[in-house]
Amino acid sequence: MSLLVGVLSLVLSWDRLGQVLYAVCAGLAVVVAVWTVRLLVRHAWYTHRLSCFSKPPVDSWLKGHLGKMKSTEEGLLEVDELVKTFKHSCSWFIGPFYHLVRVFHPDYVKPLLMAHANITVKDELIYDHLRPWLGDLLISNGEVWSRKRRLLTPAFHFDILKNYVNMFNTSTNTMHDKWRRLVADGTTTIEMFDHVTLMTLDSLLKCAFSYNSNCQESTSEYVSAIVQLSDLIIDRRQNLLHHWDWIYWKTKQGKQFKEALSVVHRFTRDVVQRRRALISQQRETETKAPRRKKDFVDIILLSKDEDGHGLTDEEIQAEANTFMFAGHDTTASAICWTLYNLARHPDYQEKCRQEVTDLMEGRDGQNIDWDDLANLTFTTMCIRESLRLHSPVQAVTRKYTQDVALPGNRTVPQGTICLVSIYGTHHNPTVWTNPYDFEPQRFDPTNTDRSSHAFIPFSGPRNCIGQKFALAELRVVVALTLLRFRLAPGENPELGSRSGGIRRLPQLVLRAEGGLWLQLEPLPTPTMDTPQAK
Ligand code: HEM
Repeated sequence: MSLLVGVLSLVLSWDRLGQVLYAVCAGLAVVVAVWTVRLLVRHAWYTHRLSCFSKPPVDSWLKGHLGKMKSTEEGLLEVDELVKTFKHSCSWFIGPFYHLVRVFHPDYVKPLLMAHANITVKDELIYDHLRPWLGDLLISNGEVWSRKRRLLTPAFHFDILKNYVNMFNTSTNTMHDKWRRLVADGTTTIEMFDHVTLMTLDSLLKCAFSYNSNCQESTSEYVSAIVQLSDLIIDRRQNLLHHWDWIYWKTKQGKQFKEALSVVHRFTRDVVQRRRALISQQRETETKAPRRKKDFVDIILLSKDEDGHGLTDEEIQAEANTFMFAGHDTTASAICWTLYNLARHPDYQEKCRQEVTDLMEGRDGQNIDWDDLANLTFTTMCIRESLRLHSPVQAVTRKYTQDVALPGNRTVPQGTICLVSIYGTHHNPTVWTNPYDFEPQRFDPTNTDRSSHAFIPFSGPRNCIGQKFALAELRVVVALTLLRFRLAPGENPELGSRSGGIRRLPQLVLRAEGGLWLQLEPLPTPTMDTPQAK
């Protein structure tokens, strides 16, 4: 800057330089004034259009509800209060910048989640930081999304999912072997998230890429990179300055993110390229390759749209990255909270255990098969109730390119960010009796009088493509765990009774502050000493 001024002063006289600086400052002042007026007019416009929604009191007219957004136990308790007070929806603003409608009642959730894909936009406030890592599936809109979704859907067909059940058994067995070793060495209280996250990554890698990472037993560069990326994304969200790319990429965290990203991208690129080469080699030589069960990469490599076009290698890599991201933490969270809820309710735990024991009676070994899943009725009810009470994903956001009508003559103006609160809907006392209690009977299959959008852990119709996969894995892991271990609530050994009980931690997925600790008591295995999947 000083160099520039020096050069200019050689060329211009001091008088002239003064005039130029004055003109620059005046120009800047006009730009700032126009920007501020535009912002205030926009703020007034949104305030007027959103006046049909109740607005909770704000700390100041400028900051709006900024101070109320907390990713802590207290933040969740405030949502409970909001839901009790406003019952279905309310409006929020964060400074004059963001205007939100928050909804937490099925009648309000439904029109938003059912709106046509052509008018629905995934709000970039939440998803933009994921873009360098993930493909467009989680983020894309309209026709682009519909085409990709059609091409990816076959990877989650029942016939394919059946093959994955064996991988779930194998990965769970590895985790349980580790638990047994820990208990034999005198550790009885275990932090669940660390163990279960590695297990879900292990099984996803087997299902998606037929890749045995052995990540539960030894360090895997790829798995460590995924865990690091997830942590860095949470970190970035919490630091407002890091929201701007040009700042973030210069920070230590930004550089770590890029390094981890290159590990992940190199891995998926290699898998996809090698697999495509293998498939075309088999076609050319018409080799009858030994029959290998198809995995996710095979299926999307072979998938074609109506015009006979498939996905490019880059698109497949991006989708594979999305599956790894969207599938591991969410499922791990669901498994951990289900085990936690069963640990806190020994009667339900025993009922589930009895169901699994009955199922396995007379069998040689302890493998849960695909056909068994439909017979785990009560266990599935407990899993669903846990997904309600401790939903892994707290909320999804959307924007619309047209106004959307809601009940009570309310309208969501186009461009407004809609925060569909899964947590709020699942804890709404006008929808659920005793919403804070764990009551699996709510999900008795004969109970059909619930609104279609009261239970939305996987969001609405533009929903989670992996939900059947997740529910199958949940049932296998929960069933095998109850067969082999008795669970009780535990305490972080470093804090003991000072831990003061569980405090929920809503990050990308719902976790627990300081970890989720459970006591494990191994149960005798009547049929086999070291169970292995078939
Ligand atoms: C209990 C476990 C899971 C929960 C609670 C969950 C929840 C969700 C939710 C709420 C969404 C909607 C996000 C949005 O609309 O903004 C979503 C989308 C998605 N999920 Fe899951 N998920 C789980 C497991 C999985 C698994 C195992 C996979 C893959 C193997 C997966 C892959 C995806 C993908 C690819 C999307 C984007 C779908 C699209 O936009 O078309 N999820 N998930």
